[in-house]
Amino acid sequence: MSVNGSSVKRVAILGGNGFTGGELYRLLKRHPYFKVDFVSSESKEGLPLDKFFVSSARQKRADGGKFQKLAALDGHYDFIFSCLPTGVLPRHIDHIAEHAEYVINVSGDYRLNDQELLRQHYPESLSHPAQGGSHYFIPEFSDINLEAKVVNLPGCMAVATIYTLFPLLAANLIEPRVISDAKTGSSGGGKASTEHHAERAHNFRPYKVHGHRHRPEIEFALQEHLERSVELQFSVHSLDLPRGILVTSYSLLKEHASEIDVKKAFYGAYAAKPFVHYFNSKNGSYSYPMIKTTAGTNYAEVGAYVEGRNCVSIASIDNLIKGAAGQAIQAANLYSGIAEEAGLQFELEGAWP
Ligand SMILES: NC(=O)C1=CN([C@@H]2O[C@H](COP(=O)(O)OP(=O)(O)OC[C@H]3O[C@@H](n4cnc5c(N)ncnc54)[C@H](OP(=O)(O)O)[C@@H]3O)[C@@H](O)[C@H]2O)C=CC1
Ligand SMILES: CC(=O)N[C@@H](CCC(=O)OP(=O)(O)O)C(=O)O
Repeated sequence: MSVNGSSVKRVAILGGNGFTGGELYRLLKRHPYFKVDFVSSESKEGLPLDKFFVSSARQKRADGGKFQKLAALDGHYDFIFSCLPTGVLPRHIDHIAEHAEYVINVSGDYRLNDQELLRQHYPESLSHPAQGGSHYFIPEFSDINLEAKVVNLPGCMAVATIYTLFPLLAANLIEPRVISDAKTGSSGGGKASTEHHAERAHNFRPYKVHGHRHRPEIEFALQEHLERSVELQFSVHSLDLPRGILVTSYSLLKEHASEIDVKKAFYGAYAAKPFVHYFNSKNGSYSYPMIKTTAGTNYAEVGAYVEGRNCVSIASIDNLIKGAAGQAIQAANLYSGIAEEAGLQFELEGAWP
């Protein structure tokens, strides 16, 4: 089957009833070259997809299929997007991998390769290794590895933090000791989150001051891509809003580094990246990344601000789109050899306020 000379790819979504799976379905419905032929849910089996999802419930004709159980996965798919809870994909990896050209995974399973860290954070990845191999893939910075069956996207707070630090480390502008703090909306915890509205509403609180599994992931990603070791201190906080992540990173410039060097590093890193917007002037109506202008889009906003040797770099993203479903589609686009932006530019960009 082909559209405009490009072959349409068959895709599946596992965990479609969840926040990231539902967002992926919403975005893939509009994708010109990907056709969703299977969506799994263990609790919604048999329900019509287009009546279940808010994003398609208003359309007059339900043209999607029905939820099926994961066990019903059969046939061959160019991409199987896994939006299963952490620890579930590994338990089914052999069954899933035999039906996929590539598994595009948004959970943390298989992201790390350090045995001790896997034991601590992702034990199921240890007990059920991905036979066809796995590859950590940041759409803006990683090379494609066609040999690895499982393509792992970064965690949502991890990728936002990486956007704040990658240019500085690539240009060797900062000392290795860095402090990053992440603020995230409630949808980051998934539909299964047990947090009560009364606990979260009108509140802003730390929820992991130390020990978040994204810290070793960020250090690993920067080491693997840049061969730069970072001593990262990482704390995360909960915001009273449903979508959005804002990460603020604090670093110390090396003696030789200047504000111009920082601006050049960020401009150079992101000028050709369609979904990372770098604020390099104060001409706009606002000069700092913020959640309101990225929530609902696949854009990351990034900024870097220098005072003396102190560098503050900031990134904001929508955790469900650029932090999960959107970056997963970017990866599939790149693996398909089609435009990275395919299916990801939304008609209502830039709504304000
Ligand atoms: N939320 C976010 O912002 C981000 C989340 N992630 C990661 O992506 C993954 C999914 O997150 P999210 O969508 O928020 O999670 P949700 O809890 O919202 O969704 C998980 C989905 O998996 C299904 N599921 C649950 N248990 C099983 C099981 N044992 N077997 C098969 N299916 C199961 C659930 O529905 P049903 O029971 O009907 O099958 C649900 O559809 C997680 O690993 C998360 O850490 C990554 C980036 C961002
Ligand atoms: C608010 C909230 O709970 N966020 C999740 C991060 C979501 C995510 O990115 O998890 P993965 O690492 O599995 O991809 C957390 O802090 O664990």
